[in-house]
Amino acid sequence: MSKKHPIISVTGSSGAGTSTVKHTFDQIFRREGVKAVSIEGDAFHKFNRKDMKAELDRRYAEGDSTFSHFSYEANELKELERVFREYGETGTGRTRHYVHDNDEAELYGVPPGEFTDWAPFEEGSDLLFYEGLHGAVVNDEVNLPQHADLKIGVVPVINLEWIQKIHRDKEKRGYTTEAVTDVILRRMHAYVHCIIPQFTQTDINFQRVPVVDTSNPLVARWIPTPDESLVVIRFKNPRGIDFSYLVSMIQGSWMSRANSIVVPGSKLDLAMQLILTPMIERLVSESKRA
Ligand SMILES: Nc1ncnc2c1ncn2[C@@H]1O[C@H](COP(=O)(O)OP(=O)(O)OP(=O)(O)O)[C@@H](O)[C@H]1O
Ligand SMILES: O=C(CO)[C@H](O)[C@H](O)COP(=O)(O)O
Repeated sequence: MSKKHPIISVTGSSGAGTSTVKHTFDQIFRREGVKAVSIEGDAFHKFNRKDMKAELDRRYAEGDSTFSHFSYEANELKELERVFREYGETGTGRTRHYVHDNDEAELYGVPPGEFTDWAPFEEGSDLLFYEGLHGAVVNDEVNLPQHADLKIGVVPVINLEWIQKIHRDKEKRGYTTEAVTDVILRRMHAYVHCIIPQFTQTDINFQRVPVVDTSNPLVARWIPTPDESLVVIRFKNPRGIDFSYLVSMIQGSWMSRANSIVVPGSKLDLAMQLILTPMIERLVSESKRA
């Protein structure tokens, strides 16, 4: 935690919607005049696509079928922690990009499956924003949540998460349903051991729940729309959260537990703005006074 140089960490599995949630944060930053520098979690993969395939094949030949991009060892989590620490202490740091597809290749000038070079953050930022797979990992080697001042989990129920991943990977990254299904299966061990424990570390979880039948996510023809879903928003520490204000402002919302509110899927953006804007304002104003 750093009063002077705050860090916001948004964590979710692949396809959960963390990049989508980043747009809402970007809107809040723009409206509130907050200068944020951003990190994508995939920038901290250990291997480029070719070397990852070789590592997977090597481990598979040795009988290890649990290794995947979700595994701690497939990522530079110590380097990520070093960047979090450095930013918290000095407001400086560095990142790079993992290029997934042709659009990103054009943007960054590096072929798909490769990394760009490391580059320093722009100077004079108000906060650091992380979005990726491992923003709240606690294991024998790292403790990432201790550095972050606001930790958000983006966690659709699993069938919906798979539908979102399959559709995104097919449309944007050129994979087949079968290839994505294989990846989901290969990642299941690390999903349980490395991804989901993080959602007990996060301050607020946003869980999208479809209200249409998703019982066979592998054949879903489209992603359930906002109107076909609800979002459960759970606060780790509900003290200080003005639930009656939220329920009165967000039409169709209700409290399902003492620390949880349910909102219509179409109100997710509004709910995030109402909940997160004052939190971000507080982080930035306290950092200016520190
Ligand atoms: N609230 C939402 N309503 C409808 N569709 C959504 C929502 N959130 C995400 N999606 C869709 O789900 C897919 C995956 O979302 P996104 O790219 O944000 O995931 P991600 O968590 O960033 O994945 P990765 O970490 O693998 O890049 C996208 O097609 C996106 O449009
Ligand atoms: O989005 C992801 C993880 O968050 C990707 O699955 C990961 O970055 C690897 O990408 P690819 O298999 O396309 O090389």
